[in-house]
Amino acid sequence: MTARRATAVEGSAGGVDGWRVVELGAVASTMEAARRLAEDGAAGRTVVRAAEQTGGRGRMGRPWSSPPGNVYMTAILRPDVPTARAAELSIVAAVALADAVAQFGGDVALKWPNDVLLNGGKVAGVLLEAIAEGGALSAVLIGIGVNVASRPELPDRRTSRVEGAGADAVFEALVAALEARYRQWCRDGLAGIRSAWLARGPAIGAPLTIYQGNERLEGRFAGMEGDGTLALALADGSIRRIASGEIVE
Ligand SMILES: O=C(O)CCCC[C@@H]1SC[C@@H]2NC(=O)N[C@@H]21
Repeated sequence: MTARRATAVEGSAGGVDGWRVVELGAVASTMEAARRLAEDGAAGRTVVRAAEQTGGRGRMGRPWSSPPGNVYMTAILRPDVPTARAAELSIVAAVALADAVAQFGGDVALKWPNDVLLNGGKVAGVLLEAIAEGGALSAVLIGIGVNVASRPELPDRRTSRVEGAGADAVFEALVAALEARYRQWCRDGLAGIRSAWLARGPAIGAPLTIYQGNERLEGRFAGMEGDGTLALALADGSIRRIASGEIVE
């Protein structure tokens, strides 16, 4: 894909039925590009892909390094569910991402809620945003970045990249996996996807340190609730349920 500033090329995603792909060159962030499309009425299963981002965003307000050669995409989905269930799509996206990355080899694991680790280093991340209208869920934006051609050197965490494949192949595998897991979720809810997450997640009892805002919590992994929240067993024997937070490596 060549970089084309502000020019959209439309097509289908590697033969995945029902998906519309909007390919962009250099953009600030596919999140904003997708939000504009969603607010203009783009259908669910529209995916915005960029060759590079000049203002890529990660979770917790972090920047997401976005040079050419990696995957940067935001999928627009329009599930017919209450707004409170939108966060489940974070787990759906993580499992789909793990399915896709695993096709290219290596040891794939998940770190709650939606970091994908390849051979112990973070290879991909998910940023989820919801758009509500009149109190009802209108769209969910699932932003995904995957390191393919390069990976950032970070002071506080190990990183990795998918090797032996180009960004196009990874993108196509990702859209196909997202379609499969999204269908499963629409049909069955989170149950089967939660099991798939747990199969790649930490062992029950593994020590975890989590920041919830400025609060540092230490405990042991006690599983995932039916809605995707993390269960952390604290030293006093109580279980703390965590809907959002950041696990420290
Ligand atoms: O911090 C994380 O782990 C989430 C990273 C999400 C990065 C992707 S790249 C495509 C989309 N556009 C962005 O600006 N962010 C997401």
